[in-house]
Amino acid sequence: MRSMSIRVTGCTRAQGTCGSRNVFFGVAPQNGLCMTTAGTVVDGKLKGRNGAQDTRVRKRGVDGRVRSFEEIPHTGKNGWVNLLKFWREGCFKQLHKHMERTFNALGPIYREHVGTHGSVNIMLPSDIGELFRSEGLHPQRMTLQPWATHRETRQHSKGVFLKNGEEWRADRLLLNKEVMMTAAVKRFLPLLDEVARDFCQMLQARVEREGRGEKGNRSLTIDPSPDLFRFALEASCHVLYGERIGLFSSSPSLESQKFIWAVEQMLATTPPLLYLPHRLLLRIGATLWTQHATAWDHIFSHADARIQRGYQRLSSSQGQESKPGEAGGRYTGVLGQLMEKGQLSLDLIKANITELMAGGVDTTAVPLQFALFELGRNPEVQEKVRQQVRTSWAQAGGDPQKALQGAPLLKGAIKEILRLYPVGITVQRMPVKDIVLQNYHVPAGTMVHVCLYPLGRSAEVFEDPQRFDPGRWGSGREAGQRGEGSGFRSLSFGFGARQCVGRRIAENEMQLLLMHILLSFHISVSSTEDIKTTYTLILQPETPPRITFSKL
Ligand code: HEM
Repeated sequence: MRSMSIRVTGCTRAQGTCGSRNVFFGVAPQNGLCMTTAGTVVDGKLKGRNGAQDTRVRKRGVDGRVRSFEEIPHTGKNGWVNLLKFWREGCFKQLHKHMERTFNALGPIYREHVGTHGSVNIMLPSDIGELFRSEGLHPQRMTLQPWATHRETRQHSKGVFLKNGEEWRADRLLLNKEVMMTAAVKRFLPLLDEVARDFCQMLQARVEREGRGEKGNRSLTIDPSPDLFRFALEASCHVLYGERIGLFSSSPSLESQKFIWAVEQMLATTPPLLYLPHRLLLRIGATLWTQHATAWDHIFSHADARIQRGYQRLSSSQGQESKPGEAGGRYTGVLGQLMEKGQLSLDLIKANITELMAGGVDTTAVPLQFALFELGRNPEVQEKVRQQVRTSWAQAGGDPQKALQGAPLLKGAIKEILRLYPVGITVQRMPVKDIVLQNYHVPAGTMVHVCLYPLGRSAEVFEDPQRFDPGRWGSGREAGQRGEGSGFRSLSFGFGARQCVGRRIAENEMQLLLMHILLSFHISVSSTEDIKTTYTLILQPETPPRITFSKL
C-alpha cells in the first residue's frame, strides 16, 4: 500500500451540514454539533479528537500511520435513519448541494450510508487521480439496480451501461469504433450540423412570426427547453438510426413527445429507487416501481420500432455495392454500421442502441439550457465567443469540423457549463486494490463517489469558481486552475476507459447548436440571478430559464 504526503484540504467555507439544513444527525440546529469518528464538527468546523481547532490539514495520525477506514469522517452510521432524514428533508432533489455542504463541514473526504447504499465521497483532483489509477482493466461504477432489474424482469439484454467485466469490455470496444473514434466523428458530424442548422432556421422563422419589433429585426422571449429536447431527440435519431423524424415541423409526432416524457419519468423515478428495496416494491406492485418500469418499456418500444425500420432498410439495400453503414452510399447511422459489421448480435445491438437513446437526449438538452442562460447573462463573454466563431466559420468554408477546431472558446464554453452544472453529479468507481485517500485507508471494492458539483465550484481547485469563463480552459492557461496535481478537473464525462461513450456525440452536438445560434442571434436574459437547480438523476434547472433571441 502506498502512503500519501500531507495534504492541504479544500474547505474555505465551513458553513456545515450541521446547520439548520442538517439531514443526518437530527441535532438541534441551534447547537449545530455532530460527532464523527475522526473528529467533531462544531458549528460546521472540524475539530480533532482533542478539540483542537481545525487546521484544514489532514495530517498523519499522531503516530505517523495511515488512518483506518473507520476513521473517515461520516454523516451518521445508521443507513435507515439517514434515509428517513433524506426523505423528510427533500435531500434527494438537492443531493449536489448536500454534498457541497458536507464537504464544507467534514473536509475533502467523508463516508455516507443511506438506506442500502454506502460510499466514500471525494472531490479533490489529486484523490481522483489516485482513484483512476486503481480502476483496473474493467472499471466498475455503481450499478443502477432498478435499471438492471427492469432488464431482467423483461428479459432484455443489457448494454454497456449496465454490464461489467469482460462482457462490458467486448461491447464497449465495438461501440467505441462507431461513436468515439475520429473516423466515426467525421462520419456523423455533418448529420449533427444539418440538425443544428435546421433548428436555427426553425427558430428564425418563429422569431419572425411571433417576435416583437420591426420586420427583420425582431426579438422573441421563450422558454426554449421543449425545443431543445426536440433538437436533442432529432439529433440522436439522425446519428443513431440515420433517420430524420421531423420534430421541427409544426406538428411533431405524439410518439416522440411520449419518448421525451418517458425519459424524464425514468430519470425522476430512479433516485428514490436506488435507496429502497426495489424488488420488494416490484413484488407488491408499488406505484413508484410501476411508473419506473412503464417509462422504460416505452423507451424500449420507441427504440424497437426504429431498429426494425433500420433493419428493413438495410435488408432491402443489401446487394447494392456500398461501404459498411452506407447503404446505397448513404450513412445509415450507428445502427447501420453495427448491423453491417455483424460483430454484435442483434440483441446486443438493440440493448446498446436503446441505452444510447435513453442517455442521449436530456443529457444534452439540459446543459444547452444552462449554456443559453450563462451566455445571456454574460454578454461580454457571449460577444467574445461569437467573434471567434464568426472568424472560424468564415474560414472553414462550410466544413463544420474545421469551424469547431477554430473556435476553442466554444469548447471552453461547454466545459464551463458542465463544470458549473455537471449533468451527472458524481462519477463512481470501485478500486481494484487498496488505496490511500487523504491519508485514510480505502479497501479495494469500496464504492467511491467523485462529487463533481463541489469539485467544479471549489475555490481550492478553480480560481474565481463562480465565474463563467470559457477562456480558463485555453491551452497553456493554468491561471484559472489551482491546487496540486495536473488534470482531473474536467470530469463531467467521467474518465478512463469507462468514460461516457456518447461524449463525442454530445460535445459536437452542443457545440454545433451553440455555433449556429451565435451566428444568427443575440441572446439575453431578463434576470441575472442564479438559476435554482434540482437533481433528478441529472442536474436540471428547477424552472427552465426564459431566453430572448434577437436576430442579428
Ligand atoms: C453532456 C452530455 C453528457 C454527459 C455529461 C454524460 C456523462 C456521462 C458520465 C459521467 C458517464 C459515466 C462515465 C464514467 O463512469 O466514467 C456516462 C456514461 C455513459 N453515457 Fe453519457 N453523458 C452525456 C451524453 C451522453 C450521450 C449523448 C449518450 C449517447 C449517445 C450517452 C451515453 C452514455 C452511455 C451508454 C454510458 C455508459 C458507458 C459505459 O459504461 O461504458 N451519454 N455519461
